[in-house]
Amino acid sequence: MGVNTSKIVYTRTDEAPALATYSFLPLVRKFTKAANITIETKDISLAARILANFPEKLTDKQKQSDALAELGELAQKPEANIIKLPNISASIPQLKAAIAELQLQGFDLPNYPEEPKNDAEKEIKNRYDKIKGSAVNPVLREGNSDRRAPKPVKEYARKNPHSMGAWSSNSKTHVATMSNGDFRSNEKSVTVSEAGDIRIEFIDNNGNTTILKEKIALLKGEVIDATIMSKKALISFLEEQVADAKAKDVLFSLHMKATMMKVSDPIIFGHAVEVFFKDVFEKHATVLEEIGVEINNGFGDLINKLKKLPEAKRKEIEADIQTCYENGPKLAMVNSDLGITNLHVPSDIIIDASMPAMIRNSGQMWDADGNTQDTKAVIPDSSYAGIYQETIDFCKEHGAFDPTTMGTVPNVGLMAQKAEEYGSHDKTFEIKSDGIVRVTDTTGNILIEHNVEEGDIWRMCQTKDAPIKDWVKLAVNRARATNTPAIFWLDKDRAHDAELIKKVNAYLPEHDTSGLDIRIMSPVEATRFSLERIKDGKDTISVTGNVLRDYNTDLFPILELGTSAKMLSIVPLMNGGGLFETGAGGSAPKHVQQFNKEGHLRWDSLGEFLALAVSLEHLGETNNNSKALIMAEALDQATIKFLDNKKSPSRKVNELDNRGSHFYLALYWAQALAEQTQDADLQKEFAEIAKQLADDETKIIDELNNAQGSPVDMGGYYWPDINKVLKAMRPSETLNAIIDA
Ligand SMILES: NC(=O)C1=CN([C@@H]2O[C@H](COP(=O)(O)OP(=O)(O)OC[C@H]3O[C@@H](n4cnc5c(N)ncnc54)[C@H](OP(=O)(O)O)[C@@H]3O)[C@@H](O)[C@H]2O)C=CC1
Ligand SMILES: O=C(O)CCC(=O)C(=O)O
Ligand SMILES: [Mg+2]
Repeated sequence: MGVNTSKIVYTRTDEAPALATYSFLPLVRKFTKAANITIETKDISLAARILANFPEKLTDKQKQSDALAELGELAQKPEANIIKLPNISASIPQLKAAIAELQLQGFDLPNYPEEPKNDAEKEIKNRYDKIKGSAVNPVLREGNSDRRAPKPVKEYARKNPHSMGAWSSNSKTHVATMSNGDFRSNEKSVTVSEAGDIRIEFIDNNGNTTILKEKIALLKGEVIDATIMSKKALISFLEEQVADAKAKDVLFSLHMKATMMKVSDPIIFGHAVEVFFKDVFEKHATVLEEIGVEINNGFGDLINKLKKLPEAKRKEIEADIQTCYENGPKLAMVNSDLGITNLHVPSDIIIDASMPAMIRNSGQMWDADGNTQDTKAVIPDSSYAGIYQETIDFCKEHGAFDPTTMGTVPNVGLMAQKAEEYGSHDKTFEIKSDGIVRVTDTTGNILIEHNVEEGDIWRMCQTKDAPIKDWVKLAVNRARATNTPAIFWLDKDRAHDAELIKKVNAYLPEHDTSGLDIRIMSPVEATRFSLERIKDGKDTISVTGNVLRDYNTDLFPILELGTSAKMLSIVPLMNGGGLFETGAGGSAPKHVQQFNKEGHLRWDSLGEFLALAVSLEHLGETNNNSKALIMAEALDQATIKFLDNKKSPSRKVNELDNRGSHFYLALYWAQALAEQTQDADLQKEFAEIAKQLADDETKIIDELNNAQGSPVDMGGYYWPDINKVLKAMRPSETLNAIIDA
């Protein structure tokens, strides 16, 4: 196809990856310019997205274009070549902090109206709610997901194993999940045979109908599913678990995805906070209501708002909180030094990262004194919780995994076109009173119906047929390319999965699967099967829906490689373009704290290196740009050398950090280009650069390391001062002179 553009779009995001970009991008530009490639940046940071959505009162200079919308359009075009770094999926506390920071910097933005009082405030809240949570990924991910540990990365991990906490068969750690009344138990699903519109309505017990959502357009063959989380069942489950954690003397911890599942999971989180601190909420209900405590934002919201109270009242409530702590089970901590509990902020415990971190750490989390303890991991909905219990059971039986010998579990994940839970945000409702929720078509046919009670969470998902077809194809391609068994993690006893199984069975025969081992297993069976193989050094592709894509691509990398930052993460866009994500993890807020405090950035940009190489390769192939292909190949060689020579950032101050690691990548990349013989121009240009970089290695590393050791002021967290950040991230004059020449 004649796509004639030589452009890569590189995203600017938040926190640690955004800092790293300021150091890395000048190098990338220097190199890619030699292959006639331009790098365009698009700012999709939380702050930029806020500014883009509230232009009214901003000066022309302050205004931001809607980069996310622009990228969303690009992602649907064949020429798309986008490198996407992780960004903040903001919880409400993060959103509010970002707004406050921007206001302080002189941007005239409205406050987030937690409880809108009129139409104008409702409109503001709606606009902010579109920015909150996982708002970027579903827009850009116009393709399914292919995440894996590339061979050199896996080899490196085998030779240089990360620490793994030992497991004891006596560990009391376990997962607690609901056996009834949850999303899994109540799920109903249908595949529609023709395109058409549907609507969602609520009928209360007096027969009054409210339309929850007027018009949802479905395509032929689309799978819909709807389900409820019963408030009553949830609360009694949580009460039992609090009591049981106390009885078993284990830490109580909750693991959710309140950022990605931004409507349903904060509500569940809120119930957990309220159950844990039940006595406080019952005794002080009126006061807490008056000071506007929003429990879905976590216990931290209550703590902050207590400051509004007169001292005597505040002290009384604080004493009652203390009593709750004393009478209840011990609560797992996110940061015991700062007294931040697992129930403080919903974005602090993101299940995909928090559960594997616990499993890697002997199944333990931290208590208030900073000691590690066995833990009850509460994961209310049982749809996917079983995979963690299975992994825990496996570790209890066999001990911790051994990174020097274990196999790998790559993932092929269904996510295109807002598949499954990704697309549920505008179809999730907290039910106001008892009644019935119905999904009907235009002729009034009832497709799905649930009896509901006040406070239940009703949620509907859509999964289009074309992405499912594409996902099956991707799975077969990966199985073929690597000659590895591929398991579809689908549960025949779950309504939605049963529909998908029919489609998988229908589409598999469209491919040549001869000689391949492709199976369908329930998530729990698939976990066991994959773990048995991984222990024996064997690889198994997990082919999963969207949520398990998220969970598995942190779980397995964290066990295998120590972090999901080292994953190759490709999204072959359905219209032919490429979206190349960097790693499979997040924006590592801890890393920014360390950088602010002591000028050391431990972010590992390996994911960026891997993404850039595949992006260049894609560009080379689609644009017939042979220089880009040479660049890609040389970059891969540089990455291997980078790993062999152990130039990844250290975690400790005054040792090589992110910036120094970029220097080494540039050196090895230039050397690889100087050594190749396919392109004389590139060889000549980069031989010179390689020589300069090598000659000045000691001086540059000294300049970079000397910049560490003292606090760094970036003039902002969400919207830092570019000049300050550039100064902090490019402290070597010698390196800058070579790169900027
Ligand atoms: N694709 C995306 O856009 C994603 C965005 N997010 C967002 O990121 C934020 C933080 O999420 P969280 O779940 O804490 O996940 P993170 O991946 O940011 O953090 C978990 C831990 O993983 C380690 N880690 C992650 N990336 C790197 C890296 N490149 N180099 C070295 N270590 C790394 C760090 O461990 P250690 O402290 O031991 O060094 C870090 O503290 C949230 O706002 C979340 O919504 C999350 C996932 C994906
Ligand atoms: O979109 C998000 O909020 C997080 C995504 C994520 O964790 C992932 O894709 O692995
Ligand atoms: Mg994830």
